Amino acid sequence: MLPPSPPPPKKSHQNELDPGSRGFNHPFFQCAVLVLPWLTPQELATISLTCKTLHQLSLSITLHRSLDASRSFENLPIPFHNTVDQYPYAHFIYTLSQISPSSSSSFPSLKRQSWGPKSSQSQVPSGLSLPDAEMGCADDSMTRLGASWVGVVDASGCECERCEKVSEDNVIGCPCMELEWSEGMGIMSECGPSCGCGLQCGNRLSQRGIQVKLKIVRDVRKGWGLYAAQWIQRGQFVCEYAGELLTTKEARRRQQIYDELASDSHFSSALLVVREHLPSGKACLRINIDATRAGNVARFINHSCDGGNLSTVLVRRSGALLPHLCFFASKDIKEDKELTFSYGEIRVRPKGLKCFCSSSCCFGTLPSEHT
Ligand SMILES: C[S@@+](CC[C@H](N)C(=O)[O-])C[C@H]1O[C@@H](n2cnc3c(N)ncnc32)[C@H](O)[C@@H]1O
Repeated sequence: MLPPSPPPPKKSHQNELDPGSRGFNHPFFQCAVLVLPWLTPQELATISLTCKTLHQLSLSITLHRSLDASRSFENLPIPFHNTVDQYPYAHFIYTLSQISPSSSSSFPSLKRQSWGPKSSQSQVPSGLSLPDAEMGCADDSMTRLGASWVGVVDASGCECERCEKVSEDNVIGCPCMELEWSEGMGIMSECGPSCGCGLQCGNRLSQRGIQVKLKIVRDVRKGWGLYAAQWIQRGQFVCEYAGELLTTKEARRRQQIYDELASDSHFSSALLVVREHLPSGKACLRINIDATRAGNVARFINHSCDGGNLSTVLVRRSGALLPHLCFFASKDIKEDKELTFSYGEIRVRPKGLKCFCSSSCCFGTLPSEHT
């Protein structure tokens, strides 16, 4: 987890780099302004001990980071609020959408991303190539996700040429637009790369980024959590679950590491496994999204045993091979309410992590399964 914000430098560490002796315009500090936003919190804390100016620069970066988890990638800033301990923000690579396995292993920005006042906004690719998907899973390992499905607010059809066509049953409308739900999860179709319409098309609800005000609040027992910073209407799109798309082999390998780390520290992982049963009923599409290292604000959504207030929906985009996992409000949500969903119902580890969802039907432990 994160170290606290950098402590003030000790007097004995003040040296010729202090502004008093050389001035803030010294080329060293001009370089520092460019380099510091790339540092991890630990590195920033170490650097800030060296002199007063670097300490001040580090403080300004810490403040900047705590004001917007999305590094200005989203339409609205998503600030961190912490009144329970010393962590001003959580450090991770921000991505707006899924990152395919090929780009996650080769793209250097998955190791570092500039985040601070001088942050450049072009570091993370989203979904550059097709991710691996595995077929086939046992019925008893089915992951149920989300609360009961509700109709989507704001979906207004599509204006692209293809979508003006009259369909087989004589209905004029967008052939891409479809909505159903099964096994506790919504399945929705949107316009996509193969449609002639642009991003403003009414049938691309989940592709225009986060449109509601959110904040990330620290809880003494659950760690960070995602909260509504405004009233959110039932059915409104909240956010996608963005992260690295993994092969099942890699997901299993990482899950083992995460389980070990969680057992003896306050480490939080954000590896989500979604299974969509195909119409045949015999096979299912398994999607592993890991937002632990790289993700978006959805990585802060905590579990609630009562299903919470978010529905999970697999959104298929016309012409795109893999679906995107998105969250929609399953009920009206008041400002300052925590956003939660159910991580599932299977608990293979009775002595797993304690659940603090405080719902009346709380099971006492967080859901877990063999991935
Ligand atoms: C996807 S992360 C959610 C964000 C996380 N709280 C953090 O600080 O980064 C999942 C982790 O959050 C914690 N968590 C989520 N829901 C919880 C709950 N109801 N009770 C206790 N811990 C919870 C667990 O540590 C879990 O492994």
